[in-house]
Amino acid sequence: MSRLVVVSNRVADPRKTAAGGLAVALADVLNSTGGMWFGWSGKVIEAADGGKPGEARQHTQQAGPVKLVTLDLSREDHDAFYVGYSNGVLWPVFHYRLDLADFDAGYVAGYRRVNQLFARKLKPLLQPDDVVWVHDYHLIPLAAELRALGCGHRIGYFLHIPLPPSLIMAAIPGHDWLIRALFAYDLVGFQSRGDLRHFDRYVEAEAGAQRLGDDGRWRAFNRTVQACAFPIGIDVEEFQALTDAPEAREMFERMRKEYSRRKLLVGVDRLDYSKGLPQRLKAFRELLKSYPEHRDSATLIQIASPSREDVTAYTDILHELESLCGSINGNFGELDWMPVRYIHRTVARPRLPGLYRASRVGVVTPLRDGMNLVAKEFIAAQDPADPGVLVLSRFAGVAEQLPDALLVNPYDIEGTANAIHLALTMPVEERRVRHQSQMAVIKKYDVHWWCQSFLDTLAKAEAEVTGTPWLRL
Ligand SMILES: O=P(O)(O)OC[C@H]1O[C@H](O[C@H]2O[C@H](CO)[C@@H](O)[C@H](O)[C@H]2O)[C@H](O)[C@@H](O)[C@@H]1O
Ligand SMILES: O=c1ccn([C@@H]2O[C@H](COP(=O)(O)OP(=O)(O)O)[C@@H](O)[C@H]2O)c(=O)[nH]1
Repeated sequence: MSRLVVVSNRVADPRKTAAGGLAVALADVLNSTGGMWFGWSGKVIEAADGGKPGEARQHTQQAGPVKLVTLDLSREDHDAFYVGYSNGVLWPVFHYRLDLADFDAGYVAGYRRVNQLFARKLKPLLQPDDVVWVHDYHLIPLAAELRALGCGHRIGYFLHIPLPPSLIMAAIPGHDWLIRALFAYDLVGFQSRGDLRHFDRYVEAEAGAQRLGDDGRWRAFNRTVQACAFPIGIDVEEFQALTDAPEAREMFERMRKEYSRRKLLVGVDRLDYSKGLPQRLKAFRELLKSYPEHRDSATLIQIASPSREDVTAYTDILHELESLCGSINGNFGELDWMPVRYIHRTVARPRLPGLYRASRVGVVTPLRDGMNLVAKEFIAAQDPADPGVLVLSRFAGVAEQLPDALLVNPYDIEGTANAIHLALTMPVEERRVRHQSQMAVIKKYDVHWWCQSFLDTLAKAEAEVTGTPWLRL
């Protein structure tokens, strides 16, 4: 059997828990298959300590069945590649936020440089029949760089974030090279059918690609690539076991006791402008205004785990949130009731199931999201006899799979408040029916299905002998 080599910017020890959907999902996959996980160590070397652009310190360690190989990046590379191009250009544009993009010309050079560095460091570690699976927006050109070094392996790519329509993509200076780079892969996977449609339209209209049959294959730039949707899932069994574990049970009991007179709403997100947190708080404020019966009762626990604090847009949103929470508590709070409990820390994953289960409503209302695993975890943690209700943004990838959630437009503050009211007052019979159908979907399309279906499709994809000049971007 071929060895699986996973490449992603963020690498986590699969024996430990991590915040962020990608790290959680890949740790689950690699723990069961074994193999190698290659990426950034999370460490930055300052110039004064010898950090030089295009160079890296490499570390190798064995973590159970998984070999972890990580690189420390120089400050200059980190700032241009991670902060600059990945999170200052690709993240906002791919989440439809052109207003937040910073198209500094220096960033793209750093992005290319780090992708070349990854390719140079990875190539000598590859065995002939390895299957390489590259993840996410940080590493779009990695296959092209590997091919340029003569790498003929099967290489697949999965984009964890949304792919926007062509006209939004077109705002990125030189956007066409990004899509051309995707043609160096044998298989490209997206989270949703909507993202796949955007890819299809882009390659047809902007790259003159030719569709080959109805299995997602496209021909352009002298290469064939197959593009399909593979919605990522969670490990439902593992999550349910976490829900039954003492830590989650203890959390559940504590929350139930503490909030016995009240109804809990829960939100769990990285503190990211794509997650729609200010809009969510405004919807909660609107709920308290329009439906006074929920005053002194409904309590929103919002966990906002710190993320990308070196990007300005993330510090701006932090201040906005703090001020909204303060004003809601100031205006509506009572001596014995605070409407919002805002926690700006990462909560260890084993503690989340108990919190989800004690909550009557899960509020997952991103303005855009590739998938959103929290929505699936919330469903998996519920008691089927007395389940909570999911209020879900129609703009999260997961909405395609969960039409029985209460779907909302997060920009519509009143509409979202009405949906939360509906969730808080929904009779148990209806809650059970909705929960049952959502549970069936997340069980069927779990993380094992995601991994297996991607890797099976990759194994069958047409792999071409490469190394030709088109690979030079
Ligand atoms: O690594 P960070 O910069 O700290 O950010 C954390 C991760 O966020 C993003 O997650 C995405 O992947 C999830 C799993 O597929 C998906 O459910 C979610 O909708 C996406 O936002 C990002 O794509 C990862 O690269 C980051 O590691
Ligand atoms: O304080 C936190 C916040 C989030 N998470 C986990 O991080 C993941 C977030 O994934 P999601 O797909 O919802 O969004 P992302 O952060 O990847 O954009 C989920 O597994 C959460 O349980 C966590 O363990 N602790």
